[in-house]
Amino acid sequence: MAENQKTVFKSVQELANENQVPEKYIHTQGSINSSCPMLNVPVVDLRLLTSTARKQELNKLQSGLKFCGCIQVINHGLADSFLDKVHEISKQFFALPAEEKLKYARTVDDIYGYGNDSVLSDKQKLDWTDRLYLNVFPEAIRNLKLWPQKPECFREVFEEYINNMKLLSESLLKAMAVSLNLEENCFLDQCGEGREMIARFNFYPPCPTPEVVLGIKPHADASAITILLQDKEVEGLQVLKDDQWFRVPIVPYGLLVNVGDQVEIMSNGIFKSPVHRVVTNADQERNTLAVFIMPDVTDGIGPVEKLINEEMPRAYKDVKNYVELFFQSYQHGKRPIETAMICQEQD
Ligand SMILES: O=C(O)CCC(=O)C(=O)O
Ligand SMILES: [Fe+2]
Repeated sequence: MAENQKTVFKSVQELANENQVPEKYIHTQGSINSSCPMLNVPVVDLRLLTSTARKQELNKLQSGLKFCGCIQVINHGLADSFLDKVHEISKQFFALPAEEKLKYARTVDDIYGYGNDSVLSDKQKLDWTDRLYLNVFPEAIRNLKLWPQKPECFREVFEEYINNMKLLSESLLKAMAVSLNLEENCFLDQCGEGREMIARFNFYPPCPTPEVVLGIKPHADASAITILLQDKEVEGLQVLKDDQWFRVPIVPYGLLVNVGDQVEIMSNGIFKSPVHRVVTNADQERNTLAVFIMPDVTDGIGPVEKLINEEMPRAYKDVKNYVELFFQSYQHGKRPIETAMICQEQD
């Protein structure tokens, strides 16, 4: 039974090969603009955080996260040649025969494993993407049955990558707190010892009708923060700012860091969790790898006391299991963070 449940889906890759775009992938409200203006995403040099230019770099980080909810980081400690290997294992995995990939297929009612967009609501349009979604930290929650054994170096390269992401996410959460003159551990402590890290390999095949199909529909991440390794050559990510879509530039070997809803809440709204989407294109595939840092659900999170004052009253409630809230609001077509906003509730 479990085996049957695993093999029923049709991958986007198969649809692309057959030149088919089923109706549930088609957005009917207007054409999707893939040539909107470029967003000026600040580039933060992490090496400078340990130099005399620290203050200036922290200011850049802070203003970027206020201005557009994301920054690009460079000199993050991962060698270019290593990031090339990460891109390679992703490309090689999705290029395997379907039969091999299906060994790691998600079940119909689960998000983890290899598969297509999960259906959470009847009205939902589907994303033009195949994914490999893996639980990575704490180690105890890993389901190694879903970790590919092909290409052969997959696990070794991936493990090195996520170990680096763990360290990087800690330094980033600290730098974010310090940039707001807070004690450096205050975001990290709220995320808790049991915080989780989830990785998602996104594979976007070329799409025959990119003007009406999205790689990922508009959303904000439910994480504390997300670290994204973008495709080196193919653009696709867009961020909504002041009700307008902007393209996110590619910074070769840089990593894009974006605020998730839970850091928006912890920072009492100073840092904004950006709504973003992915557009498709007709001739090139695109590969990205997102790593989500998810706070421990047992303690819950809320705005840091030091950021609540007369000028900036508490804007969000404390929340416990934000991810559950996330899925509930999705069903109702609302932005999940609205459920945590205090002013919204009193309207
Ligand atoms: O692939 C991208 O550029 C963005 C992916 C994303 O937004 C996500 O995985 O949540
Ligand atoms: Fe996202």
